[in-house]
Amino acid sequence: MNPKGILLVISAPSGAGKSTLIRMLCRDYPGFGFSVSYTTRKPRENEVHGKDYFFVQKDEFQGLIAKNFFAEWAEVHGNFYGTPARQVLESIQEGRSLIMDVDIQGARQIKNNLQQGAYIFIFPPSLDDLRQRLMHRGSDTAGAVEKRLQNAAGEMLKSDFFDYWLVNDDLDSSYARLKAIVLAEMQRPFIRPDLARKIASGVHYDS
Ligand SMILES: Nc1ncnc2c1ncn2[C@@H]1O[C@H](COP(=O)(O)OP(=O)(O)OP(=O)(O)O)[C@@H](O)[C@H]1O
Ligand SMILES: Nc1nc2c(ncn2[C@@H]2O[C@H](COP(=O)(O)O)[C@@H](O)[C@H]2O)c(=O)[nH]1
Repeated sequence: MNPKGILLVISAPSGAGKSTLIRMLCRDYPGFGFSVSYTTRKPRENEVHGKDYFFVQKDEFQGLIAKNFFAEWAEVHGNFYGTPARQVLESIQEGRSLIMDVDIQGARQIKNNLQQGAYIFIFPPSLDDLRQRLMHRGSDTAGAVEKRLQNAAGEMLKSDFFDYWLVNDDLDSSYARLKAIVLAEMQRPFIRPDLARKIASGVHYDS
């Protein structure tokens, strides 16, 4: 087992910049896996099925819930999102690093179930910046942007269980701070083989 495998669970209000920062990490750490979620949201332009998400219909998603396919799942901004359990389990068992991009409900479920990992919450510098970023990105309808902004304050107020808070103001400086967190986490022999063995032998994941 590679003791340097780390599990990074990253959450943020929509538009705060987590996908941007995760893309930068994946570029600099090609050995890190990215947990590709399932969602019932419609694909955005440039999103690739199987790379950004697995895009599925609601009935398929519900069937997967019934089969205990997900390590966690949640309804976020009116759509369903879920993390397939298999990649998380395999990464832990094999000591490989994995990045998860989940909302705060998902982060809480993963933390409760796995009791390991580094939980990072990314803040925008302000709600005005968040609005501008979402509008400038241009990937969501005005209604969807409003819904995401309305949810942002509540998400930020529930972020106290995260290990790290990162304000994504200047991108380069934020990325340097994120990398410092990653480097620190890599010094921790945090993968717990006993837990991996328990999960591998059939301990149930509650979603
Ligand atoms: N530090 C920054 N300064 C200015 N703009 C930024 C910064 N970080 C990201 N952005 C821009 O903000 C927009 C939203 O970023 P991104 O898509 O990474 O957010 P997100 O948190 O992943 O959102 P979602 O949860 O909706 O996927 C993008 O257009 C991105 O280029
Ligand atoms: N609980 C989960 N949340 C997830 C998962 N994958 C993504 N997300 C979160 O959903 C929102 C919206 O994402 P978007 O791509 O539609 O902008 C964002 O907070 C993501 O972190 C998941 O598997 N589980």
